[in-house]
Amino acid sequence: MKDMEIWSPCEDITEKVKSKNYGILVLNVPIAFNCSHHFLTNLWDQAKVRMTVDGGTQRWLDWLKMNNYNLDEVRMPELFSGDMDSTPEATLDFFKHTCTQVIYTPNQDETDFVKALRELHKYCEAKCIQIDTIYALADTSGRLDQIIANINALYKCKQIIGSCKLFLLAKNSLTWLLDAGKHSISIPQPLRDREKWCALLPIGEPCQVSTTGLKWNLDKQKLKFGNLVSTSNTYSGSEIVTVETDHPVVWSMSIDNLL
Ligand SMILES: Cc1ncc(C[n+]2csc(CCOP(=O)(O)OP(=O)(O)O)c2C)c(N)n1
Ligand SMILES: O=c1ccn([C@@H]2O[C@H](COP(=O)(O)O)[C@@H](O)[C@H]2O)c(=O)[nH]1
Repeated sequence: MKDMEIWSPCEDITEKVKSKNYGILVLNVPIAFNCSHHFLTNLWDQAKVRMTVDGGTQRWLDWLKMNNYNLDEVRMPELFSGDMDSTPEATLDFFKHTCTQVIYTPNQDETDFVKALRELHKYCEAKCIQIDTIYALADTSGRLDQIIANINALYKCKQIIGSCKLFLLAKNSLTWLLDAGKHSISIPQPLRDREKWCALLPIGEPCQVSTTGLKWNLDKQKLKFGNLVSTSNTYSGSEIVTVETDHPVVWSMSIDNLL
C-alpha cells in the first residue's frame, strides 16, 4: 500500500497542463457544462485518446454542432464503442468515413461504460499509448440506475485499467474512488472560500474513516448506509484534505465556478 496517495484533479483539469497523459470518454449524458465551451474542447483536444460511448457519440456531435464547430476541423474520437442501441444508423454510417474505430460491444451483462474502459485499455496497450488518467463525462442527473452503475465502474475499473485513475466529471462535480489507505486531496481556494460541498460516500461497503481539513471531520468513525454518511460536508480552510480509510470510499466534490 502507498504511504499517501496525492490527488490534485481540480488543478489538473483546470490548468490542463500538469499531465497530458489522459484519455477522455463521453457517456450518453447531457453535455451541459456551465463553463466556456473552450474548456471542453481543450480537454478533448489535449487528450492522448478520445472515446465516445454509444449515445454519447450523438451527444458529442450535437454539442459540436450547437456550438458551431465545423466537424471537418474537429478531432474525431479514436474509438466509439457500445451495444449501439442508442446510436442512430446515420451516425454509425458517418463514422464509416472517418478514422474512428467503431467497436460493437453487445454483452448485456455489463454497461457500455465498463466495456468501453476495457476497449480503451486494449487500444492503449496495442498502440503503446501511456495514460495515467481517464475523465469520463458523466453528468449525475437523470437515470439513478446509470448513476449508480457509473459509480460501480469506479469500483470495477482497477481490474480493467489497472493503476490508471478514473474520474467522473459532471458539470458541477468531480467524483472518484479512494482506495483503502491514506489520501491527500488538494482543494482549490475558490472552493474553500465559497465553502462548496464535498462528500465521503461508503457506497461499496462500510468503512472506518479519519479526515483533516473538513468542517465536519471524522475520527475513526464508521461510515455506513443506514447510519452515518458524510454528505453536505465542506472545507475548514486548509489547502489539503486528508482522508484515511480502511476500505474504498467514494469522494465527491463540487467544482462549481471552477471551470
Ligand atoms: C442481474 C442483471 N441485471 C440487469 C442486467 C441487464 N443489464 C446490465 S448491464 C446492461 C447493459 C446496459 O447497457 P448500457 O448501454 O450501459 O445502458 P442502457 O442505456 O442501454 O440501459 C444490461 C441490459 C443483467 N445483465 N443482469
Ligand atoms: O441516462 C444515462 C444513460 C447512459 N449513461 C451512460 O452512458 C453509457 C452509454 O449509454 P447508452 O444508453 O448505451 O447510450 C452507459 O453505459 C452509461 O455509462 C448514463 O450515465 N446515464
